[in-house]
Amino acid sequence: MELLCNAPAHATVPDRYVFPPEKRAALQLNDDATSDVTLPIIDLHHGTLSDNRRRIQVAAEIIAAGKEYGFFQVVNHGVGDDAVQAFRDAAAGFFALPAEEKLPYCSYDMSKRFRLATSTSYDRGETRYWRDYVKFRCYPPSDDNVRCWPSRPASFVPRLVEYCEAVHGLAQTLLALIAEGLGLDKGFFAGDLSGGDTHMSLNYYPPCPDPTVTMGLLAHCDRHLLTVLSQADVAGLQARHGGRWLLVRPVPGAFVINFGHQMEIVTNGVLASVEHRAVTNSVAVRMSVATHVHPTDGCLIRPAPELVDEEANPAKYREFMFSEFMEAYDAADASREGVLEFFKIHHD
Ligand SMILES: O=C(O)CCC(=O)C(=O)O
Ligand SMILES: [Fe+2]
Repeated sequence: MELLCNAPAHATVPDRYVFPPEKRAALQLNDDATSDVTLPIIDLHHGTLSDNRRRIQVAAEIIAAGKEYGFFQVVNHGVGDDAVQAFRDAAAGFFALPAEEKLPYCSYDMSKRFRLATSTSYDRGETRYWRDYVKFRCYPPSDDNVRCWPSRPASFVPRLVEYCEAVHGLAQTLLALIAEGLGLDKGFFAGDLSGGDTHMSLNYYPPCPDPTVTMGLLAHCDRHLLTVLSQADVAGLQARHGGRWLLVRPVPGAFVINFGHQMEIVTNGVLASVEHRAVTNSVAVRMSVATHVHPTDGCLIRPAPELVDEEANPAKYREFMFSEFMEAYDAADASREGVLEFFKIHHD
């Protein structure tokens, strides 16, 4: 497998990474076209959310940001900068291992529990994305999950366990706030809806000699419930907003939060799953750490009855099992409308 992280610095962009002009990102990193819109940055006031007024205020901010953008950043979230940096260093150390040490993990077989690959999930001989990635189950640290994790670098597993424990706590805090903000029971998301194994994507984008002709990651919506993403200080993530692409500007110490399809369906469309993508840059390695909170495979997904009104606001989606959604997502090639179509109820 031809991994970008194994190659010496690239002087030119090989043809197989060059997108036709209509598929390139019109909005590049340095464009200032979006400076009038900045995604909300929400202070989670870590440790003081037992104060009722404050908690209700934060929950309202999250719902407002979620409805308007489907993307926001959180600061003062309780996950220590040290834990984030230590895991990011360990993950960077994995990509930096000699090629032969990484070889056993290279695979496009999606049933593999820890796999390293390049471009997208499928290698169909199409134009390649300027990205290597690792995908695996990162939480809980069950025997089945731990046995698939790499032993090198030696810091990888201990730092991963610390990071995921902390991020799991943050995700549950966010889900309780979202539930409260929507007028649902605080524990609404706590059971099967967020109880599947948490998945992680480590996305590695090396500097690219010509960012105008390449793409880092294709436009997509996340398929699960909630994503907690660390992009550190290198920009590249863009979110769709009202027909435009917004750059998600790096904020020191912040996590970027967005909703997956399951959140959109369970909230009957109130909190939408928004398309996003990544562009490349010519200067710095960019690594994003995406933690994806999943329902259990057997979880029954349906719009929350509290958010449905037969007359005024009928259910937009039918009931289904989460595993059914995972299959449909692959079949629809990650296209937002394509996959939702399988589950929509048409009222006319
Ligand atoms: O690299 C990024 O910032 C985006 C990653 C992403 O969207 C994903 O892993 O689902
Ligand atoms: Fe994503």
